[in-house]
Amino acid sequence: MADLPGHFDRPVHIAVIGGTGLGKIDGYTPVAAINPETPWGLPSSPIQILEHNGVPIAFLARHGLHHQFAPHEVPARANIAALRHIGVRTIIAFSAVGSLQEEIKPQDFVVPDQVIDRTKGVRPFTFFEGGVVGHVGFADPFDGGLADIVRSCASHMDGEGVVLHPKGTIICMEGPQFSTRAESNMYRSWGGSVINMSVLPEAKLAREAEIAYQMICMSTDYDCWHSSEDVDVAMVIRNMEANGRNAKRLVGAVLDQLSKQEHSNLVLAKHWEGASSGAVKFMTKPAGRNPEAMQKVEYLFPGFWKD
Ligand SMILES: CSC[C@H]1O[C@H](OP(=O)(O)O)[C@H](O)[C@@H]1O
Ligand SMILES: Nc1ncnc2[nH]cnc12
Repeated sequence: MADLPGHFDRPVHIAVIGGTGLGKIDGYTPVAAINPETPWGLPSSPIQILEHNGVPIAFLARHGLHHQFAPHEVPARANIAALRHIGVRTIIAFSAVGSLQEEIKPQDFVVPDQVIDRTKGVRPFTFFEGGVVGHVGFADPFDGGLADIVRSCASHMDGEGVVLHPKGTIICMEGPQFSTRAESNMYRSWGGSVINMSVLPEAKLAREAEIAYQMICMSTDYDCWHSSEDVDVAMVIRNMEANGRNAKRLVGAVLDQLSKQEHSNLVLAKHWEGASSGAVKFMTKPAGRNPEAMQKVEYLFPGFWKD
């Protein structure tokens, strides 16, 4: 990465965020590595710009190049702000998850459509604070259009009996310790399908930044509710080796779809445009606005405060 240019002069509309065991995606030509300093600090890692059939794609390693950020330490605001700033309007985010359901086997993938928040308030989770208040809708935390595209690529998954489950509820726990058996059973009773430590605040911040966001969950273990071996990191990493191959196949197919002209409005997240301005502009009256907080919002949305 060191010998790549540190700038890229075209907007990059699509990003892939890689998580545990997916610190890079092979098979693409790296053309730049950029490290924008945002009002919320630096992203987890330099953002690699890769070319896919002439289309630039940003790749960001959620836990850093050396997996040095614990889930609660991931600078999610800097990550999302940096991506937004370079032009990203669509994020496909990968995550290693535990399964809460028998039919979601290790090495299966899930395209979640719902989230239950079990983080503990220790992670910064909004761009809108400190003198600028905003409340965006989050009833459906993922982007339905992106989810449909991922589902349509299911046939690209490889392996005996491996399934891409088209929907599911993801529990986002605080971690970094795994759940107790009582918690794991409680999440099952809530209807949870899979569990991780990373979807929040990432998905909330993407919504605030008017970015279309879809997570792809890669099952690495049955969480400890299951009578098989209890989850540990070795188990996660073992299954991630197989999952990495399918992640690469799936991401290639998804990027091929997203590169098509017919999906250009989806990729540009036209349907999320104005979601935040509507939520932010009218809440805090001008007399109560803090100029520093306003400037931070301006980083996300240049020209936001004009008119
Ligand atoms: C090493 S298992 C727990 C760890 O794995 C997942 O990471 P990511 O979502 O970035 O793939 C999970 O969320 C936890 O952070
Ligand atoms: N069982 C589990 N709980 C939380 N996060 C995970 N990531 C992978 N497996 C997990």
